[in-house]
Amino acid sequence: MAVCTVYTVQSLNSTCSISTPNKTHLGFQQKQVVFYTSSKRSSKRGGGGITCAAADSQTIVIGLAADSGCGKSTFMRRLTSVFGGAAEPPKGGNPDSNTLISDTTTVICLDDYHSLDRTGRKEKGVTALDPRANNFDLMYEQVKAIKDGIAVQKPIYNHVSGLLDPPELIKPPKILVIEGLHPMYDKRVRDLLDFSIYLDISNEVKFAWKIQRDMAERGHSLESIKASIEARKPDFDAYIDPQKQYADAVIEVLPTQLIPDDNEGKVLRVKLIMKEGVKFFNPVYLFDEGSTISWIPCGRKLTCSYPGIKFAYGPDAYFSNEVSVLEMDGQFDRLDELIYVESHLSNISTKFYGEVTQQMLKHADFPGSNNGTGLFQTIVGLKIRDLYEQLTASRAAGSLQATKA
Ligand SMILES: Nc1ncnc2c1ncn2[C@@H]1O[C@H](COP(=O)(O)OP(=O)(O)OP(=O)(O)O)[C@@H](O)[C@H]1O
Ligand SMILES: O=C(CO)[C@H](O)[C@H](O)COP(=O)(O)O
Repeated sequence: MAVCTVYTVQSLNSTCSISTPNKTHLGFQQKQVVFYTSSKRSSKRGGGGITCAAADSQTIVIGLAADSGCGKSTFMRRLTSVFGGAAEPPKGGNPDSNTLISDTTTVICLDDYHSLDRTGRKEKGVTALDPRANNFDLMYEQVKAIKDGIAVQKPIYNHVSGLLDPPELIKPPKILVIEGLHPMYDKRVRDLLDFSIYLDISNEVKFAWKIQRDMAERGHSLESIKASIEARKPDFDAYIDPQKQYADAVIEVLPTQLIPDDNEGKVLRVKLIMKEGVKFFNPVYLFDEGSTISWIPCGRKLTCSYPGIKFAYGPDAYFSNEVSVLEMDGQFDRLDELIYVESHLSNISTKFYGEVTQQMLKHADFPGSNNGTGLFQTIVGLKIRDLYEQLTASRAAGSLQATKA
């Protein structure tokens, strides 16, 4: 016979969950809960319980999608720096953990949801990009739980051994960033995202970066790098690349158009594609919102050596979405002069004049600091801070209203 247990949740406007040995993480938002069990044992005595998190302290979830070696870690370092404080792996945990925790943010790597380890993938003949090598049910359940204020035991994929290690505890942070190959692949996970970013690195540039890192830092041969890129391409095209249609912001990195037939890949043309109509996200603009602008800032106020710098801005369409696109081709000679460019950009969500330039100077040694990749990653970091502040303010206002009612 079913036993009915009634729990009264103390605080209004809380997001709560019941956990039992058999079923976990049932999110609900109400004052009183009727909980049915199939035996006389109540959920509390069975090792479960109720957990509640105040609605105005709910975790905000950001998704960052990109292929491996496309600058996700660099972007994350810029983002956590905007919030202040350094991001570190969980203290006293697995030294091969992929997680980075700072005061405000926790970054989890979605590689941790690989369901097949390196040997398993080899035996089945699938790549890590293939959805069959990943556990989207668990990814959804755990991201939802964290968003609802509930800590989870997240698995760890060990990139050193290629094995799945024992799980680590992830407590709900203010901002959870899920970065990796598939943050927007599964609709259930996608719907949990408060903001999403896709790093779209063209094949030519991806190849140049992979060579730079994997040859110089990891001792791979040119042939093996080429072979790995080729082997991943069909699955990249099928499962990773299509996610960009869902992103609120896309940073697209292309070879320069300033040097005819350039094949060195050192000078880059970078586009920041920003979706219109996203709540709490106002796209950045150059000079005049909604106009089409082309701007060469080189001259008296900005030092430019060959091939110079060119900016462009204007409205466009991207996968049938209305977007604004800001583009920078070329690279800066002197980072301190970036203030001149910054002063012509609007809606950059800075807290003081020159904050973009200050952030760029602070991390001048990060890859991409002299071009549009670093500039746009920094701006997106500031936009995420702004979105976080607006979202939390609106939730707090909502809670206050509900308490008064
Ligand atoms: N903006 C950039 N400009 C030039 N090179 C870059 C840039 N971003 C990244 N790279 C190059 O790509 C390499 C990989 O960058 P990063 O580690 O940030 O990528 P990732 O997506 O986190 O990689 P993985 O998923 O494989 O860990 C860097 O070592 C660097 O060589
Ligand atoms: O695409 C990747 C994302 O980082 C990796 O290749 C994938 O996670 C498998 O890792 P490894 O090559 O270490 O077994």
